[in-house]
Amino acid sequence: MAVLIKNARILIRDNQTQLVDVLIEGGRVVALAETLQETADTVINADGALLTPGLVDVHVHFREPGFAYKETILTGSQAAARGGFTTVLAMPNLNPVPATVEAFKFVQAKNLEDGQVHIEQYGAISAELTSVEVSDLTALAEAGAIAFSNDGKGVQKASTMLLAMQTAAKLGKPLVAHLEDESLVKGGVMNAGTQAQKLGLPGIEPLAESAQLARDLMLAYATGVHYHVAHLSTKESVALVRLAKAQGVNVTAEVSPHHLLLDESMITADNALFKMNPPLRTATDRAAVLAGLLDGTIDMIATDHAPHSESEKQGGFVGAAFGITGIETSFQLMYTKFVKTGIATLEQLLNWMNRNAIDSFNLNAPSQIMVGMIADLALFDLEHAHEIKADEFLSKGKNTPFIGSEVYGMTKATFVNGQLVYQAKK
Ligand SMILES: NC(=O)N[C@@H](CC(=O)O)C(=O)O
Ligand SMILES: [Zn+2]
Ligand SMILES: [Zn+2]
Repeated sequence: MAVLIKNARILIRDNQTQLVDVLIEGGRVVALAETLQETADTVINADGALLTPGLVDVHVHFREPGFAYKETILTGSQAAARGGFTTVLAMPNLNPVPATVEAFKFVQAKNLEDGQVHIEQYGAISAELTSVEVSDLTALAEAGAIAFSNDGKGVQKASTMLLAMQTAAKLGKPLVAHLEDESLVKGGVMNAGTQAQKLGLPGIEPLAESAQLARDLMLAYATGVHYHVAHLSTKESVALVRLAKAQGVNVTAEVSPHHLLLDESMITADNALFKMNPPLRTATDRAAVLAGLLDGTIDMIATDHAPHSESEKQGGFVGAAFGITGIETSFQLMYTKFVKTGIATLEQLLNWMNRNAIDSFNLNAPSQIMVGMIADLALFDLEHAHEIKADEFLSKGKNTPFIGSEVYGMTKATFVNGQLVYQAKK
């Protein structure tokens, strides 16, 4: 089964691209030239669309086992393919939590069976995500855990975090932190700021994130672990990571598209589509996370794709679940808002959505279009505008405030190991 992609644009550097034909066979790119005359079973005319190595997302929630009504591994990975992603790292806030080898192997097998893209699984730092006793991280690593996290919950006790870091450091695996000091959250539902006051809603102090981050950076420094900050959202957190990097702490960080594009001033009504954890912060925080991304303090963009059912997003900020979806809109929003506007180059965007994640997490995924690469590829139409609509999502979750936004960069096709896993309807 050979596939020939004609007239694709590949990135040379910055925003410079080159038109090529690409031949895929046996799961790899086997030829690449200005024009290829080979015959193939399938020929796809890219019409000048951008061909990139498949995107990588180190932070998704696919909800199985335990919450299949929100998303399944099948629907989540179909959504990933529609977003142009070919490798994702799935979080462990599942039921049962993959804190034991048995629970881990169960979800790992299902990822492999149902996944339309490569799914790497996080092992849980502690049982039930809330307990203080650290899981057998060595056994989880042997079973194939890509890294460890308790995402969904912050690790409350320093001694738990320290032991987890010491073990993860020995294993050479990243430790990924959802930062939330519960003693400072106190039932908040949105950022503690002017908008929460106006709407009469309980606020979440930025300190709930940054105070725990400061603690963790000291522990990371002491242990030498690769420590990765999930969904970084405040200006203080950016400053702390910048300082820690300068001091030689082995720290990386991700930011979500929504913390780059939205802030609390845009929450003008009690609409739970804007409810997520961490909450949307102020315009100053938003500027700081963008500056941090541009200067390399923040390494990558991760969606924190968090699907919920329609009824779970009812009841306004107080009643609704935390979290929004993102895997089908991330590249499109980032391309439209940052590359098309000249704030960043295409090369930077691909570093943030592919290369830096691969390098940081030591993933076996391609970051350059070349002969011999594993054919994990995405094809993006940068020419035509598109309005994001709820009914086009392959994810079960329709919970995103970006519905109605106009974007460029819709995915035309996605390949995993040379297999077509997504193709846009004409
Ligand atoms: N981000 C969220 O608001 N929700 C996530 C959990 C998490 O990422 O902390 C979820 O699992 O729904
Ligand atoms: Zn989280
Ligand atoms: Zn998450």
